Amino acid sequence: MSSNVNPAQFRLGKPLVVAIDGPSGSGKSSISREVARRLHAAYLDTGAMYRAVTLSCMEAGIDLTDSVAVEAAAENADIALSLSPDEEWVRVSGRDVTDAIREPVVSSSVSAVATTLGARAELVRRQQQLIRDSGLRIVAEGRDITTVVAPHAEVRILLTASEEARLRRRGIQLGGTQTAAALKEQVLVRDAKDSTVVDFQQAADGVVTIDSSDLDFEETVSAVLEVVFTSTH
Ligand SMILES: Nc1ncnc2c1ncn2[C@@H]1O[C@H](COP(=O)(O)OP(=O)(O)O)[C@@H](O)[C@H]1O
Ligand SMILES: Nc1ccn([C@H]2C[C@H](O)[C@@H](COP(=O)(O)OP(=O)(O)O)O2)c(=O)n1
Repeated sequence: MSSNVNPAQFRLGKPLVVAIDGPSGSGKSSISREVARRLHAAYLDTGAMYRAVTLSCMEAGIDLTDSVAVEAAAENADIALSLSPDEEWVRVSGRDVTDAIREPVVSSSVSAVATTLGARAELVRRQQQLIRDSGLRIVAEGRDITTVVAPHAEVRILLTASEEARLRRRGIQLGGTQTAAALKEQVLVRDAKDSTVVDFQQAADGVVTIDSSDLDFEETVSAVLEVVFTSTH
């Protein structure tokens, strides 16, 4: 798929919140980051915030099944993250955890935080504040951005891909280090757990679905920009 959309067509100054949800490995982070670059917008990776809380809990020896303790940890966590699509960093209490939050051990545990409703409420509040602080020119991605965090966003997209494509992409991304069983655990099993608290498998009313199974990276970026264009003109 090619695109005639020129990002210059999206005027600066007008609010442009682009909300993108989808399952693991669908391309949310990488596609959203590139779309943000092209739109000269900020970029918010909300999954990084769930991961940062998870790492904090694990390091503090907090039992991830103790919802009261996990909620308190989310409320107390000192998380800072880059909102620039050109810089990737996440800090907890001033310490760089950019790589640590992507470790498989965090991926395997993060659903415990994501399914703690009190922790979600706290992170949703912070995400809404970050979106306001961006001056409402931002691409925000996660699982509940189109429905809970930014239901009134100018553009709302569900980015999907087949299980096979998502497993293949995650496997390549992790450098072929994971067994098929470990990949399934980190992608499909995690999605099943996360789906118990938020629906990111079906598009809510008004949300446009883009299936990237048969699209390459550039084609997917173009498809998102097309939706941004048609949703705002
Ligand atoms: N359309 C695509 N075709 C091929 N690879 C893709 C596509 N979209 C994303 N990728 C790659 O798949 C991997 C997973 O993407 P990522 O953005 O981390 O997904 P998510 O944030 O949804 O888990 C990354 O290495 C990314 O570069
Ligand atoms: N808005 C969000 C973002 C992420 N989550 C949860 C779901 C995921 O298991 C974790 C990590 O999210 P992340 O987007 O980094 O996950 P991926 O590995 O990219 O699929 O956080 C969520 O519940 N709500």
